Amino acid sequence: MTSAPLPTLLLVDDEPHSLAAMRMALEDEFDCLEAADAEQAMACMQDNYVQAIFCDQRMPGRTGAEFLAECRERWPETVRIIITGYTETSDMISAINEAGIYQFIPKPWHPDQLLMAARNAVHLFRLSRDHERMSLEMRYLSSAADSKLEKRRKALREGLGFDHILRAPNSPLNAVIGAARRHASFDIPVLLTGEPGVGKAEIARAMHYASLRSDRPFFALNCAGMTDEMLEAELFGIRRGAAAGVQSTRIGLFQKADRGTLFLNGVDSLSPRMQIALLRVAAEGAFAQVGAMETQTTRLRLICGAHRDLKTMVAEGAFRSDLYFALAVAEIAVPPLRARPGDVSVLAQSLLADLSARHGKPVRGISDAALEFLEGYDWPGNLRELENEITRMLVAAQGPVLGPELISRPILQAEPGQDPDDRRASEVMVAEGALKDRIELMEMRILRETLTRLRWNKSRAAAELGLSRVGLRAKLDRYGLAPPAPVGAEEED
Ligand SMILES: Nc1ncnc2c1ncn2[C@@H]1O[C@H](COP(=O)(O)OP(=O)(O)OP(=O)(O)O)[C@@H](O)[C@H]1O
Repeated sequence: MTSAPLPTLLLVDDEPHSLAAMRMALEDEFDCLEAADAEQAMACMQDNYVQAIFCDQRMPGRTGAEFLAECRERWPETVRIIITGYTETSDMISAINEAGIYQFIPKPWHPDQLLMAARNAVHLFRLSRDHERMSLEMRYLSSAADSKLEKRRKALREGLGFDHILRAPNSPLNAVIGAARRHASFDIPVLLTGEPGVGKAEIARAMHYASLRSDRPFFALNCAGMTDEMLEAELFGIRRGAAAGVQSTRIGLFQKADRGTLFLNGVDSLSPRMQIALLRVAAEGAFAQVGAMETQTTRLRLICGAHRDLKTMVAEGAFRSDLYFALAVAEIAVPPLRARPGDVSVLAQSLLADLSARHGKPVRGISDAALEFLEGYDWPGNLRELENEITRMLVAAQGPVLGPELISRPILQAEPGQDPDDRRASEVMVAEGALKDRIELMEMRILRETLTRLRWNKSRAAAELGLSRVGLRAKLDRYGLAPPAPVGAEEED
């Protein structure tokens, strides 16, 4: 078994019997090196890892204090102890000052006194080494933590910033993003309007990360469908016991987002009571927790979202005009997906890549024919509906490329390039025009949807539609319907 090495001491004295006495007192617990003068002692220091020095003051050549002063320069962590029979105060004071002496031991010393001094000195040596190591580690750790934090912030800024909002190069969204960028760094409330799922939350988040508040938190809440009680608890926070089942006080988003940004979506669905509460926050930054008497303040930035036109609601008396003006210092309208069909392909392919990775189902992409159908649809549910459709297609896909046969029926039945208001079968029913024209439009859509879904297998399509193959071909010719190129694997004729 190997035991830990003993701590090393250097004993310096010109009198051999003093050196022997010191060694006797210390050698059980310490590894003792000896030197008869400052020169020998210096050589010893150079060759060994010494933790404490016991040095006589009066020696031929350099004095103990002079030697220890040099040691202080070169090996500052080594603990220095001086032993002297001379009690001149001026000597001692200059020794302590110049050599940074840890302890002064007068002659004659007692062996226990020397042992105690040696133990303390080694303990001090270890403490100061640990301290040095820890402060180095702390310095390293804090700079590593700082750089980690900075990297994370940068990733957030880049990952959640405006560049993350996908769109085609000439998308109408470019102007919207431009306006949002310009307003981002002005600490003013902004109102984002647009249908559900158009990307308002995405834009609000990008505005936060492009603002001076980017180091502070961003929170988002959709008020639509929440009762006043739920909203109050969520936004103001709630005191313990203020409502049944509230076991502990919870802070709300107004407090959590202090000095950060809160995106409050669906403000058009706020009740009159909640409108008053929000006005107080928007105007004074003041609110009170549910169940609390005292008012709290917050310095959050409000970005609000609305599906309906708030100005119309103000005119109808359904929304407070003072709140509208408090929230809409700047107003940015986000267009629906049907107004930017060029974005559909970019979004669909990016969604597919994400979904394919998330669900572990590798696919290469979406065929041009499928993209044409997707671009032609009006997407009333905007990005959420697009994501659902791509998910469905991915789940059903059997090959590496997602073709139009995977698209769901309402989308296949829509007429690409047609007035969006007239795309859906139900809209054909209520549209105006001659009965024959409307029936033919329906017929054409049903034919195209069936053939696309059956990958242009005309035998199967004719069978499903109760037509002869000749009858089907005649109808295809009449409507000018043809398979997209390249044709599907199952196409015949
Ligand atoms: N341009 C875009 N690029 C990438 N993803 C987008 C884009 N726009 C929206 N999304 C995604 O679409 C989904 C819906 O967007 P978001 O929640 O921002 O819409 P919203 O307008 O705030 O909807 P709602 O008003 O219904 O809450 C989110 O998953 C969002 O990440």
